[in-house]
Amino acid sequence: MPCRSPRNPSVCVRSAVRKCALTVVSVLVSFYLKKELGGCVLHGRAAGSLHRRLSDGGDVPDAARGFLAAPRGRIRTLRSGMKQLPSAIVVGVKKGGTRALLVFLRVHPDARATGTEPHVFDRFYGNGLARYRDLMPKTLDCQITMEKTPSYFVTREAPARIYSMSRSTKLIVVVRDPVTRAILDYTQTLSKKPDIPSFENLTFKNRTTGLIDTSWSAIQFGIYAKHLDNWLQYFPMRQILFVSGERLISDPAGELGRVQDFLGLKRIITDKHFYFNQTKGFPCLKKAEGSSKPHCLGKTKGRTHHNIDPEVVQRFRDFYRPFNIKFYQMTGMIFGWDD
Ligand SMILES: Nc1ncnc2c1ncn2[C@@H]1O[C@H](COP(=O)(O)OS(=O)(=O)O)[C@@H](OP(=O)(O)O)[C@H]1O
Repeated sequence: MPCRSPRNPSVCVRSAVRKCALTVVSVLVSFYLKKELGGCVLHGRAAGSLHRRLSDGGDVPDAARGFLAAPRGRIRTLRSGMKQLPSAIVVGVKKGGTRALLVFLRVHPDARATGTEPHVFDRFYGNGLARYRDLMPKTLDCQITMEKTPSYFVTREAPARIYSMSRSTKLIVVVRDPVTRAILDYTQTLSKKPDIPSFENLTFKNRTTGLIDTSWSAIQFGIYAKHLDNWLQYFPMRQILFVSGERLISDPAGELGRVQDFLGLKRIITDKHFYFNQTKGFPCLKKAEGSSKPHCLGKTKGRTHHNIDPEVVQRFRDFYRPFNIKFYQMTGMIFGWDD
């Protein structure tokens, strides 16, 4: 920048030194905040204005000043965080791709989630919310706490229980073609109990008439419209995000973009984070959370499907069609399962 007072060069030198010092302070403050906040993203405007004010010769903003002046104990809490009840829950569906969603989302510095499924709103409700909170990872004020338990979506009591914990809980449902979902569900059960009857035997009450046994849980779980109805008694549609399990495989970054928007997170996870692993047959992360190595989901995710008689599959499709159409109407989204 040219010197505006050539007759008094010391003014120019002072101004240049001041600018330089402010830039250094600005860099140090943002480095310090990032380190202390454990990776919280200073969202666009806040970060931008801090940098601008400092490099324009302004003061350090109150929040940053307050933070810098915080006593050691407070800083320690800020750094390690506190356990909080989740503000967002992946409530379903079983075999929809819920693990993939959570593993991908955990790449985001402002999202923290439990590794295992807590099952509090279906199996362990009696243990109370304090125990539930204990299961959560520590989070900072700027981070959201999450968990996933896909069986909640089909649990009658789950919506009322989650509502009574917090009516503002954000809900995410990863849905997948109910026919594929049922086959994956069966494949998983078969891997644990090889003696169960064949898929075809479990599907039909009467194979000759083609009457489907709707009491079989693998079939029940896929009637999404019915289960959604139960959630809508407590939560408005705007509080529920439906993620396409199919698109989570074909375009993970696209679905993760929608999820980040829904959760109010900055869009940090993009297609740069993924690659398609030919051997696995699924998208994987170029770098896992807290690691620099590529990461695919484990062996139990992305199994080879059990082969089902195409006639049975067709009968299944016919059975689900009206329920799928109802579900498309309720969500205002067409998932394309009946094409
Ligand atoms: N990236 C990636 N890697 C591996 N697997 C993927 C991925 N994205 C979606 N999927 C599909 O997710 C299916 C498992 O879904 P869930 O995690 O919801 O299963 S569970 O309900 O928690 O058991 C899983 O099916 P299974 O292999 O039968 O478990 C996959 O079909």
